[in-house]
Amino acid sequence: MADSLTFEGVVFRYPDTAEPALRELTVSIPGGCKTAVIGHNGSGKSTFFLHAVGILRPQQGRVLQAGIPVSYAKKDLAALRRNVGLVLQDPEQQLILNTPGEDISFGLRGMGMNEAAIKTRCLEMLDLLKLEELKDKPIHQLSLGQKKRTALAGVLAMKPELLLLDEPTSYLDPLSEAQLLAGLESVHKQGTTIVMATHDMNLAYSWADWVIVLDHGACLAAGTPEAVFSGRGGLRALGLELPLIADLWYSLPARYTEGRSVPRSAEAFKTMLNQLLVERTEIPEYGMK
Ligand SMILES: Nc1ncnc2c1ncn2[C@@H]1O[C@H](COP(=O)(O)OP(=O)(O)OP(=O)(O)O)[C@@H](O)[C@H]1O
Repeated sequence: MADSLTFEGVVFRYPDTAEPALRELTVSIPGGCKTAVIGHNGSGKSTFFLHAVGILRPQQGRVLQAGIPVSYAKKDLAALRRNVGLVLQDPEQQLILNTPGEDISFGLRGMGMNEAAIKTRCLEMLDLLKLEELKDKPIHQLSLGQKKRTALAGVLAMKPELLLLDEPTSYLDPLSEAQLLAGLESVHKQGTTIVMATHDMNLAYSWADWVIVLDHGACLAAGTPEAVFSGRGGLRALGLELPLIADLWYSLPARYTEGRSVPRSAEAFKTMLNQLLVERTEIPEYGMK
């Protein structure tokens, strides 16, 4: 599938800073994929997202959305932001109205949608992100996970082709994270390209089809999770941990793992381990559950 977003040699330096936040960043987001953007604090993930929605503009280089260079004219930017939705790390910065129902409807009203269509779309989003019962609850009374899902619902309501999420699971407990990921899975199945910046290497490894590693505003590596996480030393040198499953896999003697693909989930890891033990010990089944 064609690239959904392309950065060509983008340079950006914030005012009064010595170092550029993006240094000739060249990178592509494959259309239809789930891409994880990883990198240490300050590596440029948020700055990358702010360029993708035209809030920041390259000082050198260019950004293309679906193969077309971004135009910074006001009406073109409005169209870009309908196609590319950004969910900020802190939902407090994104939620402006009093309740989830009002907040989700707000953007749609701005698009000029009629009230009946707004109601239908709003109900669809509340259902998708399991927010129906919270529709009329004051936002300040919601938990962080509920606020994050509300902010996501508000962006998804615009039906963007490309969805950018800045650390959507940070500070969420496992249940809230699972609810958010389930919502994202439905959206991805409907054809939305999703990009997630995350510090959670286990999530990046199990969730993404494509991984981009940023370091000091440049792209250090891009590829499948198996390829990106196969180099143990390289990521550690950047201060990034290997995902637990990959770490365990690579800690097995090479004679056991060679010729096999690295498992991506705990289930796949257990299945592989069982196969290995059956082959190596000739016992019928190790019985790992
Ligand atoms: N508003 C700003 N003014 C000046 N410098 C900034 C501003 N925002 C970010 N920076 C700098 O730009 C660089 C990239 O920051 P950015 O927020 O894009 O990184 P990040 O990878 O998203 O970090 P984190 O993982 O901590 O969220 C950092 O050196 C940061 O200090």
